[in-house]
Amino acid sequence: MSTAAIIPAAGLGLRLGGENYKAFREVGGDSLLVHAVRGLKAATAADLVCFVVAVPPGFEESVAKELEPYAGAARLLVVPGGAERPDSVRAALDVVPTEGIDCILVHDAARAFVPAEVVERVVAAVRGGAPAVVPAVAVTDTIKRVSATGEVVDTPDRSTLVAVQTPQGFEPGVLRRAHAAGIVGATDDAMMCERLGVPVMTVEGSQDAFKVTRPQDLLLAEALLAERRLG
Ligand SMILES: Nc1ccn([C@@H]2O[C@H](COP(=O)(O)OP(=O)(O)OP(=O)(O)O)[C@@H](O)[C@H]2O)c(=O)n1
Ligand SMILES: C[C@](O)(CO)[C@H](O)COP(=O)(O)O
Repeated sequence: MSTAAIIPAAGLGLRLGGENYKAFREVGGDSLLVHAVRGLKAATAADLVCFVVAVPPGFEESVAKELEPYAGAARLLVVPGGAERPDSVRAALDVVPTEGIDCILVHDAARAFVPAEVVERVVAAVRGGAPAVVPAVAVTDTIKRVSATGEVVDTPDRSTLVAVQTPQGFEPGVLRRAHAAGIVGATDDAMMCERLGVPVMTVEGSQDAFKVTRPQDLLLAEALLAERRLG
């Protein structure tokens, strides 16, 4: 059996700023999207046979051309994304083949530097029988819940908290069910599964899988890439 990867890459990048869509912003001479595809592809144990990329509407053809060399033998499909991240994931999910796939990964283009071993851990956990899997890292800030007026409500025990990343991995039927359920307000795909009562398992993530969100993240990305290129 094989893995399919959905890459939501249709976001505006408002928090990052700048004049281009975030997934098209370059680090070390390549777009975040190219880095993300290469990162997934490097995880050979993931056995990727299909990439479906959701892009800002109108960029389907140009992105397909740009990504073709990186997809290798895997099938590459590029679809127009939607208004919100879940809409983009759903648009991509609609064209993922229904036969011969035992794991679907959903991976933010914005988490362009995820190490191969994280991808492999996620796939292995899905293949091992977990219906939904997320990479996670410990949080280093103290996290507080606050009211609408900004007053602190409480402080959850930090040892019970993790920050979750992508790729998130799913048994295909579970991901399809989650996206068909009409759940609103989910900030990741695992949260949709949780709402259905599906158990979600964590595996070890990586600081390198940070999400390029704000301008300083681009500096971090350049530094990380320079370090990797030095070997
Ligand atoms: N309508 C959307 C919104 C987001 N994404 C993708 O989902 C991932 C995570 O989203 P985020 O980092 O929030 O990206 P943006 O929505 O672009 O950021 P911002 O909220 O700052 O505009 C990114 O790869 C982004 O391209 C998407 O495909 N379609
Ligand atoms: C999916 C995600 O990357 C997991 O941490 C995150 O929830 C995406 O959030 P965003 O606000 O859409 O960037």
